[in-house]
Amino acid sequence: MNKIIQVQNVSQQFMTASGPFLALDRVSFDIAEGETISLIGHSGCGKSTLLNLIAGLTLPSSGGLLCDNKEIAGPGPERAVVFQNHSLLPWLTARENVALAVETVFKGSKTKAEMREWTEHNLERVQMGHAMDKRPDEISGGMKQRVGIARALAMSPRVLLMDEPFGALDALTRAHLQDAVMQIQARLNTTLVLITHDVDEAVLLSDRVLMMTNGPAATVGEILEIDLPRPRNRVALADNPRYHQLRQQILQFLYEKQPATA
Ligand SMILES: Nc1ncnc2c1ncn2[C@@H]1O[C@H](COP(=O)(O)OP(=O)(O)OP(=O)(O)O)[C@@H](O)[C@H]1O
Repeated sequence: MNKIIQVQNVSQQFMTASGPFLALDRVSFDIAEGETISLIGHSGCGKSTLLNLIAGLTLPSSGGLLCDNKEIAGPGPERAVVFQNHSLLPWLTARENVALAVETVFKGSKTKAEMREWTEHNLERVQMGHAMDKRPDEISGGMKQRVGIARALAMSPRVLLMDEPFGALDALTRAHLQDAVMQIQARLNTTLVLITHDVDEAVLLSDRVLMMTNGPAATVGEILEIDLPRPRNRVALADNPRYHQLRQQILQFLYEKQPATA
């Protein structure tokens, strides 16, 4: 197994007005190349803190993180992030938003025509080919989220980090995008790390679910292996007893072993 990400004894402390606050306490786990991992846990347990550390947006108070055996000392194009609120530049069209990321990564290695084609290809991958020239205020929330995903995919990251990427979407759009991400992941063998509050989403998408204990001083409580064959089909899974067992194990962790404190 090629370990693409290694999280080694990572703690994260924040300075707050009322003193130091230990958000994460000695978190350790590895992620294999091509694996899909979900982080699940109650609100405020430290999921985004952990994702930001893998993204290199923040550095740990102690411990270390490696990507491909090299220390994560900042953000890098091999680790793209999709945020819940899509974070598109409002004055640029969908095409321009994606093109900006493409230029950052491929300027010098692709020609202008190739970069344009690659931008369009990635928008088409998420079914946004028809609305490439619209600005964020002219498209729906689900469409904005798709542009955010296209932008991340266009960077050809080895690791795609997603902070509740489907959280704000209606159920149909959410299902559609989950399927699209699963298909793209299977084709490109991208490593996916996904924060979710949705137990069904965690089981459907993941190879392993990392269940986090409540904070402060949160850590990985249990790791659940999702041994359901791929490709996975949400309709077929509804009749699969193993699917319901796995779902139940996550619910037990969240509501019996680690009930919400707030
Ligand atoms: N920059 C910061 N300064 C102080 N405290 C912080 C900071 N960032 C996060 N925290 C605290 O660390 C804890 C973990 O926050 P984090 O956002 O990682 O949780 P989360 O699991 O992603 O929550 P949610 O599911 O609600 O998004 C929380 O108690 C939060 O208040």
